[in-house]
Amino acid sequence: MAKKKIMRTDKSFSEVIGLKSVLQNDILNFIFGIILVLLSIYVIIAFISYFSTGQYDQSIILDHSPHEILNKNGEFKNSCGSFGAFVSYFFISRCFGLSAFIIPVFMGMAGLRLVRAYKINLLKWFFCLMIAMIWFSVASAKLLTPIMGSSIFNPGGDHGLYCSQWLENIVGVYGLMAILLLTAVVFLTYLSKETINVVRNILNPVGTLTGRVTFGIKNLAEKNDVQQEPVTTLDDPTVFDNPEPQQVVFTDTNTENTDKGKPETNDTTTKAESGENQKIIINTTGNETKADSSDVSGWKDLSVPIDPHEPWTKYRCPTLDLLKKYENDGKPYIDMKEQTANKNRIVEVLNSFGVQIKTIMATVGPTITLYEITPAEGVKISKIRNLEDDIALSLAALGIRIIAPIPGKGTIGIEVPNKKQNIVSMESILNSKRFQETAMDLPIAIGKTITNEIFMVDLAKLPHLLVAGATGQGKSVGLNAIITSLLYKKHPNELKLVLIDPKKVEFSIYAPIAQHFMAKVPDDNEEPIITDVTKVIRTLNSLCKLMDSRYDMLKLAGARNIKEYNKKYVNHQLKLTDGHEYMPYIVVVIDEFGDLIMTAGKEIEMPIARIAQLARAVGIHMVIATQRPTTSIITGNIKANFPGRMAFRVSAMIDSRTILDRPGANQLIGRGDMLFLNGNEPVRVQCAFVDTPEIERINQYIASQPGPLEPMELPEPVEADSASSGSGGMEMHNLDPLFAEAAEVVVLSQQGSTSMIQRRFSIGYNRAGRLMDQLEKAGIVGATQGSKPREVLIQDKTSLEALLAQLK
Ligand SMILES: Nc1ncnc2c1ncn2[C@@H]1O[C@H](COP(=O)(O)OP(=O)(O)OP(=O)(O)O)[C@@H](O)[C@H]1O
Repeated sequence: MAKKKIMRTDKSFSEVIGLKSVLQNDILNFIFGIILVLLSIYVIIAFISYFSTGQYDQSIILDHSPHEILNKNGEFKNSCGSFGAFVSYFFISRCFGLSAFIIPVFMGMAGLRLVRAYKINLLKWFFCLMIAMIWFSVASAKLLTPIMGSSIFNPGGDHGLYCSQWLENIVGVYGLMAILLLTAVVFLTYLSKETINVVRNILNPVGTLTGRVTFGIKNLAEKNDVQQEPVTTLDDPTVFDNPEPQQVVFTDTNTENTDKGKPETNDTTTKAESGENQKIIINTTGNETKADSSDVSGWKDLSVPIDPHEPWTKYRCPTLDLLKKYENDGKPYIDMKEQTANKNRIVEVLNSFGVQIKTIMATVGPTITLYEITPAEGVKISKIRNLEDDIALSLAALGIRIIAPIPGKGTIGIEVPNKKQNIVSMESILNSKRFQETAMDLPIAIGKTITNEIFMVDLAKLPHLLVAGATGQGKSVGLNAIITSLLYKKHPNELKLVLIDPKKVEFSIYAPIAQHFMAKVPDDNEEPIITDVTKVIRTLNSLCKLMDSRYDMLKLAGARNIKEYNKKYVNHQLKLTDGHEYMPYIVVVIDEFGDLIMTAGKEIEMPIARIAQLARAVGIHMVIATQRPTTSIITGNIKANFPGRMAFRVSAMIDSRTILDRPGANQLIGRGDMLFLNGNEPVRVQCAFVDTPEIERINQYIASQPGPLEPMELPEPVEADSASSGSGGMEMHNLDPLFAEAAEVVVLSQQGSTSMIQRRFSIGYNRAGRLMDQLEKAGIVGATQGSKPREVLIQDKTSLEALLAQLK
């Protein structure tokens, strides 16, 4: 109810009078916009024409009243006829003089805004241009009259003339000049704070000239006396194209003023141009002081979208030099002898089965070569498909896979492993245009296809991924590749990881980035990586709760998904007092969920399935891995909710069927060779290799960057038995210190709303939610009712005091 009330009182004046619905009509706006643009051009032409024709037309205008002025006999000389002559006469001569040109300019802008050709803040422009017009009118009446005295109109129009004379009579000519100067400075300062500097420099010209220092650019590639530091910035992808490190050293006087009060960013890719007014930007990556989260709260400029990276704008994504480069990286090694031998063998084997070939073409990938065969006329593909096993057997090589036919082509593919297998380095994948320029929300660069193309998918679209394969075939490396690609693209405010590792060894390497990139349930245990089964259950339940509360926030914001929600948030369309916060994507990675299902069964399976079913819209995505691809682990429920599948080598065809619903994974060669399925046909991909030292370096780099001081706190999960336990199960020492006060506020106001608690105590949404849960446990408020406030079960303060005493 409270939320509804807030929304109702929010109606703007234009909504109340119904103007908003008219303004929202796109077609009307478009037509009206075009009319305005044309009208503004017409008026400008009329104004210009007035300079030469005004003298003649003015005498006719003065002889007639406005309704008589119809240019029946072509008396008016203005290019825009009698109407143009009259409008020009009125606005230029009678009103604002030369500054009247601002009127059609504004009309044109309004028209372009309505047509939606430009995004213009019309109200702001209206006030600025109006002030400018009045000022220029007065100033030109005073300053230009001596020059344009002979003209038929005063350069400031009647308005300017009247105002300047009136002011001059009161304050004299110097007073008038002072007023004009003062208003100009105030107005320009309002438009740009740079004005202050300009005025300071004008007032102290000597200091300005002596204080200016030169700047220079130092190309570290030429002179290696400074440590090279290529920087991958979040929003400047050009670094990938030009990894040559450049340190730019800028120096100037105006160091103390940063742009619009925002913290200065370290951007080593900024180009140095002229020496005028360039700010100092020094790359101090790695040793910056940690900012304080309270920095954000002061920012109120609604015309500038909120920077989602605030307050950690100095955070830089890991650099490419942290990754290892390999010999022959990205260039497949082609052994012609091997290729010819393979070709001859294939032709021979196929001929022996009575299959004639028209052409054969080889595509050499990093670990596998694809032979694409066009059968001779009359050979049925089904015949080859039936011979699949025999052909594979005759070619007698591990990892042969026959694709008959290659989807979308009338050809047959035979995949044969190369003798020498190249490693696909993570560096070669991340240092690619595909990855660098991707617009994906959660890009995961997995590896290279057989045709040496970078294989990338958007986890946000998948939306969940199941990884399976026998032990030692590259699963853990695959999970690391997924996490690494996300870390190379995402800012800590945009992504949080929940790492679950029952094996206890795989993810411990990520502990250093807990503060920046992890989310955890509140508890005494500081360990950010979850290894214990009970904590896994708690975390998954907590994620379910977070999912529900995110849905509530989306509903309140009128957004359909996290992307829309965050867009609204950065554009100031959400009320912060309603508890809105920028929502990071949450990626849950579970290595070996088979162990978990075996120990906790449904308690694990149910929340996983629930999150998988519903969490896509609220930005929670799961990557779950198992080395036991059996139907008891990968249940129908799990399978149905994990459309993305990554299959590494398995030992039996049945396992391949469990993962991919078809054979294939049993024919892989291991060491990162995999089949990726998302839709119809699986794609064979060589997974990118990222080694432990590389991950350590990346994590150290991230840990040294400015960023959050704590892991993100997930909401306190609802325990299965909490509903029935009532207040009897409450432990007072575990309660939030604000519990008693919050209880009192809720009872006195008879409002069980989380956002009210949040506002009242100026606390975050998570803490307020936790308080509300404790109030529910204590029997003070009822259960959650979607986005409605909860029912308050205690009616007055006396009953509350009795209850609190009982709890103690
Ligand atoms: N993409 C890859 N490129 C090259 N070699 C790889 C790749 N992936 C894995 N390997 C090799 O295979 C070994 C085992 O890989 P990994 O540890 O990822 O297997 P796993 O399936 O996770 O095994 P387990 O289930 O026992 O943890 C690695 O140490 C590495 O030598």
